Amino acid sequence: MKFTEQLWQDIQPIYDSILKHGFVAELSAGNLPNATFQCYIQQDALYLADFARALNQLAARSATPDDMLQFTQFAQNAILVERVLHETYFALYAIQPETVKMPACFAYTNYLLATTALQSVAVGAAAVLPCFWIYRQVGKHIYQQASQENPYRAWIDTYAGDAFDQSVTQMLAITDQFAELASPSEREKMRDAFRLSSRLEWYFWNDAYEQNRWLV
Ligand SMILES: Cc1ncc(C[n+]2csc(CCO)c2C)c(N)n1
Repeated sequence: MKFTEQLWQDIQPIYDSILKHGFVAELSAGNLPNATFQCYIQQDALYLADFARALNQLAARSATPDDMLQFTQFAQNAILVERVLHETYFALYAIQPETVKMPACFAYTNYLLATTALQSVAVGAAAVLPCFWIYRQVGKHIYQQASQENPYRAWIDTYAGDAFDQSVTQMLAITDQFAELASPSEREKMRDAFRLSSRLEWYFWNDAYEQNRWLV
């Protein structure tokens, strides 16, 4: 079994919870309240800036030019591809940019920045992988069910599309390569990192859905 297949097995219950979550279910049905989606997009803009930084840290710390190229390309795409999507919705709903991260966004971005700076590149790669992989699986899942009239169609099409599919496949291949070279204890750290980021994906959607705020 490939290492990444094992990673997915580990998070199957988390992934099931994501699919069952009200945010994903309502996004798929097209009846997610607009205010909830707007809040998500605002937070996601903050997330993406740090996600690109995390990928650039992996690029800077890569041992081979090929890995460096991959991570810088992922970082560029995180900004370019997602910016198109965000600009569409920022303009459509006249969304104002937000500057304050909600708890999940704060936890997730700081976790990614710390992990990609301080842990090995292999562990850092495992930490950024759920962002790619879970979105592909969720995108494809929703795509099968969503109608053409779904107001969140641009979001769904981005993540269910071929261009994104290819980048996820590349990210999976890189992670499997790192795992082959890693010691058993480092592979354990990779599994932990993958699981933690997967959890934080659930929390990210949940914060927008619950309009979670800092209580103190
Ligand atoms: C919380 C959160 N997690 C994952 C993504 C998806 N995503 C963000 S950047 C990137 C890589 C290149 O496009 C991907 C797949 C998101 N938007 N928001």
